[in-house]
Amino acid sequence: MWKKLDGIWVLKGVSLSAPESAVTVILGPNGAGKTTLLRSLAGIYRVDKGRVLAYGMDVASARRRGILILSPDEAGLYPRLTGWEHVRLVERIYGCSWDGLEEAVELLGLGRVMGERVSRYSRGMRRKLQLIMALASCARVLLLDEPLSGLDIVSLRGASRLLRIVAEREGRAVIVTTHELWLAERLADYIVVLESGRVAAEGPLERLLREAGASSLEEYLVRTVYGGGNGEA
Ligand SMILES: Nc1ncnc2c1ncn2[C@@H]1O[C@H](COP(=O)(O)OP(=O)(O)OP(=O)(O)O)[C@@H](O)[C@H]1O
Repeated sequence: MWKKLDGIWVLKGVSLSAPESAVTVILGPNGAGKTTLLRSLAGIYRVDKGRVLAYGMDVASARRRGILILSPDEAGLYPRLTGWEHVRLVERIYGCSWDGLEEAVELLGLGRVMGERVSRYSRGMRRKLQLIMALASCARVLLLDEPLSGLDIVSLRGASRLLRIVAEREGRAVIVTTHELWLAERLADYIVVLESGRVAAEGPLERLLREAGASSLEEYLVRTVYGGGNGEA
């Protein structure tokens, strides 16, 4: 797919498929096009060239039907409502009741504050609630734009477990952008590295590392992408 913003090509022939029951992690330097890619995959941006489909249908209509959700962009929070009230709102909008809700709240350590108004939440708590709201939509395709930024280490572990559960047990397609490399290492079934609007590398983590002779994702990225001298890293 190709996408222009303000007359500049931001996505230049990106092609990818994200399978069900798997976590696809999108990595890349600041400005590489990750958010633009997620917004295009969600049908919020109309691509200028190419097609984006979810279950054979145009992604914008898949999003309207609740098959696909982009978070956190779509998940506006209301300061006067509690965490639980936000979840009930999502359940009403999407017409579903998610079995994994209690477990998610526990894994993210939000239990104590779910009954409180969101105006009293810290940034990390708001992030976690937005993640829970995305999952509570029951969407089959989850597009999560840096859902884990600003989370403490215990929450990060819980969130990564949660996303693995959602992919493996519930069979959903999870597509995540993150700058947290250790998290990507433990989370990803498949990695896509974006650089200047192009896919610089993709594949299962082990294969990427093996082919580059790297012992960690950080080493791999520094060597292959971030060390490329584009001045954006
Ligand atoms: N609304 C916009 N109008 C014009 N250019 C934009 C717009 N949004 C983003 N861009 C440009 O598109 C490029 C990709 O931005 P994008 O936000 O997709 O990157 P990113 O990989 O998500 O970055 P980060 O890691 O910093 O979040 C950047 O060069 C950015 O300046």
